[in-house]
Amino acid sequence: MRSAKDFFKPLAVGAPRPVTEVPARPSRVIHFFDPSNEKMAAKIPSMVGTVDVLLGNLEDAVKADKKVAAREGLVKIAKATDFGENTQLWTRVNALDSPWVLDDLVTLVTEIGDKLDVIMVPKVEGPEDIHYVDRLLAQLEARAGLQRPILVHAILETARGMANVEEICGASPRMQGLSLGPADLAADRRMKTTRVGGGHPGYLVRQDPPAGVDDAVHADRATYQQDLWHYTIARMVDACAMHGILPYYGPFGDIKDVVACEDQFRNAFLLGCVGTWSLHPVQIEIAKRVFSPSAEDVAHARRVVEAMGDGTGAVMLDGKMEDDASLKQCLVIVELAERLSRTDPELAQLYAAVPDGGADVADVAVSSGNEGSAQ
Ligand SMILES: CC(C)(COP(=O)(O)OP(=O)(O)OC[C@H]1O[C@@H](n2cnc3c(N)ncnc32)[C@H](O)[C@@H]1OP(=O)(O)O)[C@@H](O)C(=O)NCCC(=O)NCCSC(=O)C[C@](C)(O)C(=O)O
Ligand SMILES: [Mg+2]
Repeated sequence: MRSAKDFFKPLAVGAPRPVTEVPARPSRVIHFFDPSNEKMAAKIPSMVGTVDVLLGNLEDAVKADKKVAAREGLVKIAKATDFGENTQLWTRVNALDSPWVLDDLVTLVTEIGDKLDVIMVPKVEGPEDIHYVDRLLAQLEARAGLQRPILVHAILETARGMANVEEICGASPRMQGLSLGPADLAADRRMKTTRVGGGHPGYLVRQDPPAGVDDAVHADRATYQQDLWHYTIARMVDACAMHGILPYYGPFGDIKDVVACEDQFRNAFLLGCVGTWSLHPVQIEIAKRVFSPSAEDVAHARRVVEAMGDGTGAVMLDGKMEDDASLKQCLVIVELAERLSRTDPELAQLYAAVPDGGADVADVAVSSGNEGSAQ
């Protein structure tokens, strides 16, 4: 067991000190590209500034005979590209049991470690996988003379990884976040789906037959498709919140179904995720829209903050009770809007245009206790 005092010491002589907080940079959209695909790679420099994260993918979706080309392609792109202040560079390396991952890590940290913000590790099964990567990265960072640590993001793609999710999140100060890997996870769990994320028409609940109807089989009864990923995402969100790291949805493979993609992203956003992946350019705007709070929600949250004054007690606003806890939810929205405004001028303009929350005195009534809190 590591002592708490040791947790923030570098794991190799000369490696940079671990971070104590995940840097607060927007990561609503993590855009995947295959660096071995020349057409795709050529587009990457012009995408800087249009997405929060550009991720050079080396793992699944890159053909086995293109693994080296993808690694070298990513090095070339990273060296030639200025990613600016607002776009991070991440990579997804090959799985820890694959023949490629050691060279992925050694090459990338040595060659472009100063440009890489986060390394995504697929198929993480437990804290031991993170410990392995943690020490190796420290050695490579020391050798490369890096001044800041590269962070680690784990993908949950196995039942064992899910069962160990809290330990994975707390395994290292390098942990930046978690994403859902719905395709591998479904296979590992023996779920009977064949898709990459999203729902399934067979996973549903059916309305009861109307009262007094004897023939339930032929009665007209509505069905409602359910979210296959609710439990998994909710567990991920709690594990991340507990350890101060960030949860993300993951891939939505039905590129043409932009409506269902938006729904799946929004479910994840509402449950607490901070971002998602885009696999195709068409998903970028969807992700940015969904993971930025709406102008209406920001306006409402500001009104509640204003109405709650010192933040204690309870008030009535538009017929609804607001108190310390609803204020905290509103502060999540307001703080997110403020953070996004600092790097996204369009959002800054949008949020500046909405009312600043001046709660109408007629709308606000002190319903209990602290009179000062309503003013
Ligand atoms: C789906 C594919 C094959 C359709 O690619 P396409 O070329 O057939 O599509 P298109 O509609 O014809 O493309 C239009 C244009 O956009 C370009 N384009 C297309 N995609 C991109 C992109 N990402 N970035 C930049 N440019 C892109 C493409 O090159 C083309 O350019 P053009 O107009 O000049 O001809 C392609 O989009 C693609 O390969 N996307 C990335 C797939 C990927 O990374 N998959 C792995 C992540 S999901 C996963 O691993 C699961 C997980 C977590 O492990 C688990 O659940 O277990
Ligand atoms: Mg996978």
